[in-house]
Amino acid sequence: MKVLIADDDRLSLLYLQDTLEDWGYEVETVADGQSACDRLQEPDAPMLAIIDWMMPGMDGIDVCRLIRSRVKDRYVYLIMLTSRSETEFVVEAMNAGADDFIGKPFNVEELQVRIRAGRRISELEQQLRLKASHDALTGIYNRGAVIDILEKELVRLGREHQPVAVIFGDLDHFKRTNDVYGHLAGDAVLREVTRRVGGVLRPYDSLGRYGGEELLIVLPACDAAGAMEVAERVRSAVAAQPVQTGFGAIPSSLSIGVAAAGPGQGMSCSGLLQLADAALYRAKAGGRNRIELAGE
Ligand SMILES: Nc1nc2c(ncn2[C@@H]2O[C@H](COP(=O)(O)OP(=O)(O)OP(=O)(O)O)[C@@H](O)[C@H]2O)c(=O)[nH]1
Repeated sequence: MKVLIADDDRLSLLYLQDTLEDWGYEVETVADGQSACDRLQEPDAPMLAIIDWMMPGMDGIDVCRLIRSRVKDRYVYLIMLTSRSETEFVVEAMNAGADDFIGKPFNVEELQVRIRAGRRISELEQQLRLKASHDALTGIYNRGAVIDILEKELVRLGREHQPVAVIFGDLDHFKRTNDVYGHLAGDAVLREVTRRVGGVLRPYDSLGRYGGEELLIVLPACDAAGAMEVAERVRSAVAAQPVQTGFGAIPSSLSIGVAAAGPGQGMSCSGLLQLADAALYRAKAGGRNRIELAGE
């Protein structure tokens, strides 16, 4: 696990670093509050940080406040390090957003158990966030999470003038799959189909389970023509071969609706989804295992 230490006292910082590395932590160090804030806001930042209270410029209290107000997509466990150990200071640090408090000079055993507690809470927090945003059967985003991503991309579209496209995919005759092969076989098909779809997307595309057998893909910086190409890759990856399950080889296909929003259109999330849904309806009506583009 990665831990960030922010301390302007070089000796104290090196001692802490050595101690934590001996315990197996991957340690990053910074010497001031501003650098701690910058690092903790990066997506791959450590989930646990030990912050010295007294630092030049931005102090530990300011770091805690800023991290709590800016970092919303994950939880950073913050331990305040200070020689001020009276109750009023503990209260001030915790009110600013610190999770725990270690007096300076620290007792090594106390430091070890406090970091262990922080690590446990951090890991639980990560597991909870994963469960809240991912579908248990397929492991892809759940409906709420993929819609959140689309909403953020539409906001970005307004700011950066890049198009956004969505692909709605719906498994064909899936009720029949369940009826003929059983519900467990249906589950296996869903898992394999999402695996195949995920395998043909770009790393920055997002795949979510919108409903039972409905998938939603969000394609940032992608116009209608680009989205149609991705949709064809998705369609053929699913239809190319039957899904091998413990209940037999099950032919599967997706009907797909595609819609894109361009800069200046002021397209809402529900508006874009309605367009893609209407296109999907046409793909079903047109014979299934096919793609339709909204507005055509
Ligand atoms: N095995 C399994 N089946 C599911 C799951 N979620 C939804 N379904 C099934 O998906 C089926 C969807 O059926 P319909 O909406 O009638 O659609 P369809 O049979 O795919 O027909 P078309 O969409 O018109 O091609 C239903 O039988 C649901 O029970 C799931 O998690 N696992």
